[in-house]
Amino acid sequence: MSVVKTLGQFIIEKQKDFPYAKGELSRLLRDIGIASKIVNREVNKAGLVDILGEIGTMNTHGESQKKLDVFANEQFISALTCGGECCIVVSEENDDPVYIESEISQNAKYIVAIDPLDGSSNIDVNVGVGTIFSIYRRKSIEGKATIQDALQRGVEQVAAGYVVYGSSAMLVYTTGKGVNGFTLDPSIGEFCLSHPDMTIPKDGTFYSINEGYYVHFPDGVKKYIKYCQVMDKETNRPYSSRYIGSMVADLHRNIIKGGIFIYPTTASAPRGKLRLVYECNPMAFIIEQAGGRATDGFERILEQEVTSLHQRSAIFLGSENMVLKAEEMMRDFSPELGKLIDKQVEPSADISKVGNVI
Ligand SMILES: O=P(O)(O)OC[C@H]1O[C@](O)(COP(=O)(O)O)[C@@H](O)[C@@H]1O
Ligand SMILES: [Mg+2]
Ligand SMILES: [Mg+2]
Repeated sequence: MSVVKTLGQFIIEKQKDFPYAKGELSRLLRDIGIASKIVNREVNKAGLVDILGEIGTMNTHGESQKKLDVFANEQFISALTCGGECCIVVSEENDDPVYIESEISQNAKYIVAIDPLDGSSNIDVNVGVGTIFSIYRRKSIEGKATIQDALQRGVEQVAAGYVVYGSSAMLVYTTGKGVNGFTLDPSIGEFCLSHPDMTIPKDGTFYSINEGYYVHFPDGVKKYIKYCQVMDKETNRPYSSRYIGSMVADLHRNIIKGGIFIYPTTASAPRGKLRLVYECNPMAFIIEQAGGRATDGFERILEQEVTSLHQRSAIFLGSENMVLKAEEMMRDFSPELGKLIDKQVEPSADISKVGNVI
């Protein structure tokens, strides 16, 4: 008889890794698991119910919001509100932090940063999308949580994960002690441990980048792409190009098979496109925990200073040796960008904003 271990059972079992744990983080992870099952259900029947298409509003980045973006955002915020373990939600879909001030969350000490639906442009064409989440502990438990609690460097994360809504739904997470993956068994409605101790191969054969923007890429990235395409038996080149356009799905493949994902600075996105707090940091934490590497082409993603909730970063992450090679090209052919990144100070967060209170 095969033994099934559910996400809930696994989380409780792992609580013993943290001797002073009181179960709050476990409950928070459970809440995220519940919301993702609801989102998965809606993604699965998206074509049947009126949930495809755009809603007619823009998010904080000027991107038009899809109905499923908004639905997923509401589900996660509502699950985190009902669970009582989260005091602030930072979401791609909300300009300001969402403060949760319900009765049961009075002593909540966790901040959740979330990209409720990643790969939005793929929703209407039935291609894999995902959710990315990142969890921080409040800096101080005195008084109310503030925006400063949400502006922590990636190295401060206590947990991070993603859910990929693909041919099956999978939830992958880390609490800093390795990476584990769970596949949703629809017959029992539970995420079950299917990928214990996930590790990313040191070398891979996939490179994932939107090559359509080639002319806008820095020279270091152009050189690396050419390197990927050259024939070399020893390194298994040429590599295969795979780009879905959903970071979650692209990275999930690369973790399992080995590969590199790059979203560099471009002429139209001079600071990169992806958001540091709820896209780059959680993915960097997971990749590092799986034995890979994550940088902005020069420096570690997890050590970047966070000065605003929606700041962007260039990102190079995946199999260690592939990322090292790409960094070498950046140093050799785009050294000016390394210096530029050092000086890239985002406008500091406006701490006078109160955000939305729930
Ligand atoms: O179309 P582009 O510029 O290649 O961008 C694709 C990237 O943008 C994203 O869709 C951004 O995420 P959202 O859909 O959450 O805004 C990533 O998932 C993906 O890797
Ligand atoms: Mg995203
Ligand atoms: Mg999104």
